[in-house]
Amino acid sequence: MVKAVVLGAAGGIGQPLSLLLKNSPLIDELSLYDVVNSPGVAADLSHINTPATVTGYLPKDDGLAKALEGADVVVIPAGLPRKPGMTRDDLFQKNAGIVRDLIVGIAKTCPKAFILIISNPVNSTVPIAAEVLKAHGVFDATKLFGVTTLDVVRASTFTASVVGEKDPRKIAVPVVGGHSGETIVPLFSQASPKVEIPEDKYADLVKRIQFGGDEVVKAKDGAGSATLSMAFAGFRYLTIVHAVRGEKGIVEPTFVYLPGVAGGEEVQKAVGGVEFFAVPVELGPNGAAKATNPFGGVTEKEKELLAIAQKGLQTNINAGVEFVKQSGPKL
Ligand SMILES: NC(=O)C1=CN([C@@H]2O[C@H](COP(=O)(O)OP(=O)(O)OC[C@H]3O[C@@H](n4cnc5c(N)ncnc54)[C@H](O)[C@@H]3O)[C@@H](O)[C@H]2O)C=CC1
Ligand SMILES: O=C([O-])CC(=O)C(=O)O
Repeated sequence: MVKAVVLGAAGGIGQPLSLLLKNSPLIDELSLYDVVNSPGVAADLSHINTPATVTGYLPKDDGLAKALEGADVVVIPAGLPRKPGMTRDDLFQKNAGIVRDLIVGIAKTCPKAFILIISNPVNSTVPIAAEVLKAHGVFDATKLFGVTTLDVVRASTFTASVVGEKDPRKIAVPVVGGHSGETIVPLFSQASPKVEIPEDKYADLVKRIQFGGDEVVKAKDGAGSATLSMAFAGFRYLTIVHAVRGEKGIVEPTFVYLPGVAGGEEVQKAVGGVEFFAVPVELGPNGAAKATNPFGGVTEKEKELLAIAQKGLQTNINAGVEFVKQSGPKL
């Protein structure tokens, strides 16, 4: 039996992601929580004739604890999305507190669950989650993930269009670092199959992958950021459930706390000591089984991108850690 919980289930990402989960044979029980409309979304989805049961909860009557009771996997797309002109860091003020409070609920109710964080800024919300879990004495780095899969999905799509591959799914480009602007680093040198990016297209392609989110924010013109592609990517990352169910050989880039994952220390050394970093991670029934070191054959250009990413990431991580320190009794 696998119980999945979506926190922020009534939102732009939460609704289509919940739909995909309701349609998945991997999930037996689906629990939806939001500050608005989650019972409505649950009632709607419950009419779909797939086996997963669906229940919706609001904050009243201890709804968060009830939603989380017995959870195996908790995915969090709760919080504000960007509007044109905003950076992901501009969301920190609102989303840091939202993520902190939801993680407190997880720490108290289902501390052994896998936690997948989508809420931005991911570079800070994941360190916030780690600090809250540490404060409650239940932190397990092998079960906490920042979802960076949308960067991987975009890298595949945009690279395919540059190299003329009609089916983007055939191109896998590892994307490492963080999840905002220059902290996002595509490693074309490690692509599978091998790809040749023409010299005159390289810089634009990197930029498009790094700032793909802005493309959507601009096109939506005030109506939010990526939701459907994020729901697709979030569901893809929920292949973690395949690993939970015992399937072997699953490796996906994801943002993890390196010192707590096997192989992480070697990666940490390679990235200038930064503690949180997205690298391809081997997933197993207990979560992150091994962080792989993808830097063996990187090019000089990729080294430059990695150096820039490390700096930005460290600042974002520090902001998250500091926020929790200042939170005091709210924990
Ligand atoms: N990691 C990634 O690659 C991506 C992350 N995002 C981020 O995902 C987040 C959600 O985006 P959207 O779904 O478009 O926003 P949205 O505004 O459509 O939905 C957010 C939902 O969160 C709910 N919410 C707010 N406070 C809550 C709380 N305390 N507890 C539970 N639910 C709460 C809202 O009621 C709303 O239903 C944003 O922070 C956005 O920046 C978006 C795209 C990609
Ligand atoms: O751009 C945003 O704000 C949403 C996001 O993280 C993405 O689309 O990658």
